[in-house]
Amino acid sequence: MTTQLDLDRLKKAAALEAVEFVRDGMIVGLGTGSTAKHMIVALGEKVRAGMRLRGVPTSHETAALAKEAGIALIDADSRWELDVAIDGADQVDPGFNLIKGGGGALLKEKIVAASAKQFIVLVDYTKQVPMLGGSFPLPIEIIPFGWGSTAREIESLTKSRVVLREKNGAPFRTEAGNLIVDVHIARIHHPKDLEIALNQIPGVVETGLFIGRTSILIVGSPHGVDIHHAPEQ
Ligand SMILES: O=C(CO)[C@H](O)[C@H](O)COP(=O)(O)O
Repeated sequence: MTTQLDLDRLKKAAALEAVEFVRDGMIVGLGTGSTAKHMIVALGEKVRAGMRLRGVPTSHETAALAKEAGIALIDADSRWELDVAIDGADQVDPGFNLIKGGGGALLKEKIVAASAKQFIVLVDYTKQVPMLGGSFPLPIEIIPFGWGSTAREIESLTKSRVVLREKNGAPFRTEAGNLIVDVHIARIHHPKDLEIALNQIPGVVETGLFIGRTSILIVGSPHGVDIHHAPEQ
């Protein structure tokens, strides 16, 4: 049986491989979550060893971790061009498509991934699935105004259960002040089409589908760490 502790070790092993892609002088997009945390700590070690790096954090939590690790941060509102973004994921399919947003940071994560020349994704092997959906609901960030009607539209499009995410008994708020609904879709057969259709619904800010964005996938498993390069999109 694989315990949480074992999985955390695999996440760390993947993170240690990922930072080997980072070179002196790079601007790095810093993901959010327990896997990204290992990557930030490892980058901090590189900075202490003399590497010059600047980071763009995808959440307040990541910004705090990066500062603690000694990584200089770039202003959130400046016009950056990232060399690489490194982040975790909740699910990955054989086509390198992802579900992200388990930690609620999907909007900033997608903006950062989109502005990076390379997007490196780190997972433990349990996140690999033959098809997105099923074991992990799809997070969608929506505007609070009229959220019930937006949720109904999402429900009717996906024919799936839509649940408003809560934290401490209240609706979860993203850093942009929005809400998240988690959509329990059994099987996402056409993730790209679904992403496009969801983004047509008024009130939808962004979805946790990351389609065709992954450049490199690094998977930690009990047999070791595998590095997969996605075909050029
Ligand atoms: O998308 C995310 C946060 O919004 C995370 O990358 C995702 O939830 C994976 O988290 P973890 O590395 O803790 O398993």
